[in-house]
Amino acid sequence: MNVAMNLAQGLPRHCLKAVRTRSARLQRGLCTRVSASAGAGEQYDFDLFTIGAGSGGVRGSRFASSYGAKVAVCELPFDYISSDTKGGVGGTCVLRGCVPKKLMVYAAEYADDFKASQGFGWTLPAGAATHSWTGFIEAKRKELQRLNGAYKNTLKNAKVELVEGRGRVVDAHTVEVTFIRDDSSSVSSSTPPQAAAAAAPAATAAAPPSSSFPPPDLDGAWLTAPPRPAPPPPPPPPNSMSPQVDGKRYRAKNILIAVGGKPHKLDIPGAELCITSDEALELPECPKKVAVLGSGYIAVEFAGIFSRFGAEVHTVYRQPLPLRGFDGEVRKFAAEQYAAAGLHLHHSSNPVSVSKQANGKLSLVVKGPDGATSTLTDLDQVMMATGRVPKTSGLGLEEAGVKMGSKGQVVVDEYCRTNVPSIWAVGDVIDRIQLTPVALMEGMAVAKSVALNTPTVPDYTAVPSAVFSNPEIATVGYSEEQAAEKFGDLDIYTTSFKPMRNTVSGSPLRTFMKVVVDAASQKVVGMHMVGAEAAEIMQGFAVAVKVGVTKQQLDSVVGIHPSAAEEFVTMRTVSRQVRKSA
Ligand SMILES: Cc1cc2nc3c(=O)[nH]c(=O)nc-3n(C[C@H](O)[C@H](O)[C@H](O)COP(=O)(O)OP(=O)(O)OC[C@H]3O[C@@H](n4cnc5c(N)ncnc54)[C@H](O)[C@@H]3O)c2cc1C
Ligand SMILES: NC(=O)c1ccc[n+]([C@@H]2O[C@H](COP(=O)([O-])OP(=O)(O)OC[C@H]3O[C@@H](n4cnc5c(N)ncnc54)[C@H](O)[C@@H]3O)[C@@H](O)[C@H]2O)c1
Repeated sequence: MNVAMNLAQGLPRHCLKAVRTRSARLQRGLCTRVSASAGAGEQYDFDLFTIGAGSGGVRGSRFASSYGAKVAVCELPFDYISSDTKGGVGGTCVLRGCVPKKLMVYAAEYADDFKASQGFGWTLPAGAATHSWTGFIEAKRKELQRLNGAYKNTLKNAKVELVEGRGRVVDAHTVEVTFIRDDSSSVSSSTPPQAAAAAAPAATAAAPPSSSFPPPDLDGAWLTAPPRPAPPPPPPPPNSMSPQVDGKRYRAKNILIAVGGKPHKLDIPGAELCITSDEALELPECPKKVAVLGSGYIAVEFAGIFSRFGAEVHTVYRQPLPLRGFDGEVRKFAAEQYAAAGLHLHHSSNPVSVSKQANGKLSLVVKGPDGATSTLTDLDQVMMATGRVPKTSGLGLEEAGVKMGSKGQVVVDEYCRTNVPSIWAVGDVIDRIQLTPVALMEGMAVAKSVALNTPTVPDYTAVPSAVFSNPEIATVGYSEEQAAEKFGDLDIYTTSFKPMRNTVSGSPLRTFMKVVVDAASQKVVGMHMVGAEAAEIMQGFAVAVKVGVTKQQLDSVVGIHPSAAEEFVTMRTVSRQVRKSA
């Protein structure tokens, strides 16, 4: 996270300027190289072959195609839980990340809403509000199947050829795709239409409800693709004992690596008993008592989900405060709010081992801040949310001469191009900022570089992000710590208050807002919020920060009353001055 945030904030104007001055030179260089690689009568099957149809791969592929390139993308067969042989068009965000996670957050929020409504005079007869976990999981699965089909339609409509199977780079211009036979009985029940979308006629059935939100890259397909029933899995090839048969090679002028990442598990005894976010989204029932290891985005989001569903949640993390890399005050305030919301926070603690009890429940041994160990017992689940690693093993990249980083990430330049000129990489696999909109931006940049001969650099300045924990957190620009290092003198504006809704609802949660201003230029260089609707509020302010709004300009904006958001334009008094010399 630190790396990600530093990179987001650390590529400001000076870097962009350097990039721009080089752009013209590179533009010429790129064209030369591309046409040279295609020269000498060399014939390619595709202008671009993408490995991985997640956020970055779909975006890069379909835009390259729309710019006139001949494009194919390969993707593993669908499953809700990913592995070396399972994935699905849509990728992590759609199938195992942003979308199912947010659906879970929505489901869990109702628990708070039912409670809060009583402060406003509502009475819920005993037993009136019960939750069907399996009903919810089924609804979620149905939606993911629909999205999987819709994304396939998007590729089809964009004239991108979809090849199902595991991709591997053979050399600078060759990709081999191995068909994965679906021989897992556990998978067949959850296998959605593998081929349905590709074969689907232009959909005319009812559009989804207008309240549906469109995940990225669906465009018209989102509105027209109806839910489809899951057909049976394809029959296994005859006389085959191996799950992998038939590798087919494709020659491509350019190859785009967009294989994303996978959960990283700690190497502790009993790790095999632990779940990751993949399984957490597919549990047969909601745990009553759960330990979540780590305190990054995934840890605090799932801790909030389980806790709102009524579970006793223990969050175990190494740092004194959760959410390393975020603004210090935000981290402190968030920790207080998490505790107020019912989480048991085990800060400065390290998980030692996990074991199964005689009653089938789990025990977790934890080493606390004082070095002493204690044991959490009777846990239904232990969830490891301890980061994600690039999914590059066995991808053939080293053999093809591609430079790799120490964490297995693909090393790329500012254009997302590797040291092998025909191979590009975007998204989580380059380990810059692991967010869907960033993967989309990078995919788009590669599409322009490759298909339009317009070398394009993704712009990482002021990338906003949100943590869908309870309460929500959203941020754009620099933390106070980063800003102090970069600008020296700062004016800091903060406010903390009980939102109007909570004055009556009885919820103990408060809201925190912070504006970080570069004292010399009076530009707003960071905005942070902990509280309800933080993500929705921050998206708009991100525009202002990105275009360089000053504090005076922010103050000149008329508020929307009554709202929490208006506080951002009414913070008139400096809370604190940070001065280099002090
Ligand atoms: C639980 C969770 C919640 C998240 N929530 C958010 C959020 O709220 N907001 C946000 O912005 N980001 C969120 N993220 C991060 C976001 O999902 C990723 O940053 C994003 O999906 C990265 O896109 P990508 O294209 O790099 O990779 P992916 O979306 O992971 O796509 C890679 C694709 O490549 C396929 N693949 C891998 N290897 C091969 C191979 N050899 N051959 C063929 N195909 C292959 C995979 O099956 C996969 O479909 C979340 C992530 C997780 C895990
Ligand atoms: N709302 C969102 O936008 C969202 C949601 C989920 C995930 N994501 C993205 O996915 C990425 C991965 O999420 P994540 O939460 O798994 O990663 P993360 O890097 O945010 O957090 C990893 C956590 O694991 C801990 N950890 C790592 N190694 C450890 C070790 N050896 N021992 C103990 N603890 C250890 C870290 O201290 C940290 O608390 C994020 O960086 C984020 O970019 C975004």
